[in-house]
Amino acid sequence: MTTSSVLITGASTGIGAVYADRFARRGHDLVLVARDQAKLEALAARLQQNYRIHVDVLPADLTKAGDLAKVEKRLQDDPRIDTLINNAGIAQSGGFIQQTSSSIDQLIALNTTALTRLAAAVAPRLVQAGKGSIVNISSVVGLAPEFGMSVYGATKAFVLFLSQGMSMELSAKGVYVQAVLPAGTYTEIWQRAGIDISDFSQMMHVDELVDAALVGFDRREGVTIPPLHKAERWDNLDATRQALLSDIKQAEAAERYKTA
Ligand SMILES: NC(=O)C1=CN([C@@H]2O[C@H](COP(=O)(O)OP(=O)(O)OC[C@H]3O[C@@H](n4cnc5c(N)ncnc54)[C@H](OP(=O)(O)O)[C@@H]3O)[C@@H](O)[C@H]2O)C=CC1
Ligand SMILES: N[C@@H](C=O)C(=O)O
Repeated sequence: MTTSSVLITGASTGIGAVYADRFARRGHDLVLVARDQAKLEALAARLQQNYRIHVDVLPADLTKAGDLAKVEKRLQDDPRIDTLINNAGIAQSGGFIQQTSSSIDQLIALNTTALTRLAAAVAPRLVQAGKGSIVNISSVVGLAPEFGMSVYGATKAFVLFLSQGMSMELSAKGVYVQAVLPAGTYTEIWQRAGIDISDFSQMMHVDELVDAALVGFDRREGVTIPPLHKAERWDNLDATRQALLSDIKQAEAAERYKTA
């Protein structure tokens, strides 16, 4: 019987590296994807030593077409991969008018295009098998234009919407889709984005974040928000969203928009 394998993007550090440890601890073989091959190799060596699993390192810059295609092909062709952790991502520094063509391209290429392409690469094979899991890492920022990270937050809102849509389309076919929405978590993302967190309020430690996200994963929760302490807030928001849809009467403009 082949050991099930988990492909994790952004596995060289932060949230992805903790996911790698946790799935290794659960006995899964791993395919680790990121740009930093040395870090991936070191993590692979540690995990193989500590746990009786096999780890493949697949170096890739997911903003580059050839590398993205390489990872897509692995997801399409490797029957052992039954879980995709779509984690790789970057944050933004500065406001909307400080963004450049390059920063916008990088944010969208990694946080939305690559994530979507990889999900689309693996989903048909998982549907064929009637089982499998796709975890997309969104963010609370995707719910919060107030945070002033409009492009980054938009990429994370995209991930949430995509995950909900994928779940509606795929769950009946045996494929579990989870959106995970962390809030501020201690990783390198902040320093990489040039964001000074020295006056930020306390954030979550990365192990706690991933362990909480895995509780949601094990419960097959569709949207997992580890820092949200009142779960009913999300339930109410989603119910209100659905109620809004039921009030859409597309054939006629609402009274408030009618000219005299
Ligand atoms: N930390 C936080 O506060 C929060 C994080 N998130 C999300 O969690 C996810 C993980 O972020 P986090 O662990 O915090 O960040 P880190 O910066 O610690 O890790 C990001 C990972 O993504 C990889 N990565 C970056 N650019 C590329 C690229 N072009 N191609 C392939 N891999 C790349 C990095 O590896 P390498 O450099 O080796 O390529 C690294 O492994 C992201 O999607 C982020 O948006 C969501 C909410 C809060
Ligand atoms: N990555 C963080 C912001 O930069 C977040 O999503 O909270």
